[in-house]
Amino acid sequence: MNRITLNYLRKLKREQQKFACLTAYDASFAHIMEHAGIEVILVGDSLGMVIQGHDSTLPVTMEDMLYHCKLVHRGTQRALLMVDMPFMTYATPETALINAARLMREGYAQVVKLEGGAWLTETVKLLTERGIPVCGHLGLTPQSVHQFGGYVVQGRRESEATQIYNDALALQAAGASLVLLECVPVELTRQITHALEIPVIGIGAGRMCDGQILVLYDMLGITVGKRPSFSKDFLAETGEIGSAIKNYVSAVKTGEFPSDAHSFGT
Ligand SMILES: Nc1nc(=O)c2c([nH]1)NC[C@@H]1CN(c3ccc(C(=O)N[C@@H](CCC(=O)O)C(=O)O)cc3)CN21
Ligand SMILES: CC(C)C(=O)C(=O)O
Ligand SMILES: [Mg+2]
Repeated sequence: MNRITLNYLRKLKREQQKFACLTAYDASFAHIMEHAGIEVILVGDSLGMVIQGHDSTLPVTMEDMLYHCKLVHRGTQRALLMVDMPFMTYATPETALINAARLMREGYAQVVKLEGGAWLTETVKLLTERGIPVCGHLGLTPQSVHQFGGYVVQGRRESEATQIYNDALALQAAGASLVLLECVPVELTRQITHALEIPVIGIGAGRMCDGQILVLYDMLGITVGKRPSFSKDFLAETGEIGSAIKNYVSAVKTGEFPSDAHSFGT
């Protein structure tokens, strides 16, 4: 096993070096991005939208995730593989354990990502104790889109920000290996990244986190409909996919991306 490890990401955080992540759903793109220097590949349930054409991530199944995990695993050797647990497959700690184990054993994932805060602590503790590393996803958690009433920034109100901050601490205390923040104000990201020992990955969360992630199709400018404002088309400048991903990696490492234009203030 010569893949990137969670220990390596923690070392990067301690040394204040940024790391770059992208979503992938198939072997070819996964192979290209690994060679362009991407450290973490997420098989995201965003595949329900960008691959399957649904208008949310809710219809995605365990079988879908297992299939795409296998493809991405086959296309890579070095990147750390993270996978989203689909909607309702971690509703209770016991179902989470069974489904997470399948994603590890059949899908070859190294880390599973779950959307939720303090309510997930029992599940995070159970999975971690059984040897399954967990990333907790906070802020705009797309599986709750119907509760939010749309894909809108979270944590702008003081009470919401405090909740997200406390959730992040609770996830770390429960044993989470990573936290991912989506669509939250930059100041909240700064506070959480500073407070946590584990690496924090952001999307639409500003430049103050330890790693950045984007949906591959957004950074290649092939989003159907409106591209999220925090995303950037890196293909436009070069016209070559490998170079576009290399430019993204280097923009993340230098701190050039995301700029204020690709972040949310309070
Ligand atoms: N193509 C794609 N990109 C993504 O980043 C993505 C997916 N699909 N599918 C799953 C979720 C849904 N996500 C989304 C989708 C849209 C916005 C969006 O348009 N947000 C507004 C913010 C509006 C506000 O100010 O509150 C934006 O302007 O970016 C955000 C996250 C993130 N994930
Ligand atoms: C946007 C990222 C963080 C994600 O969860 C996905 O691609 O499903
Ligand atoms: Mg997801």
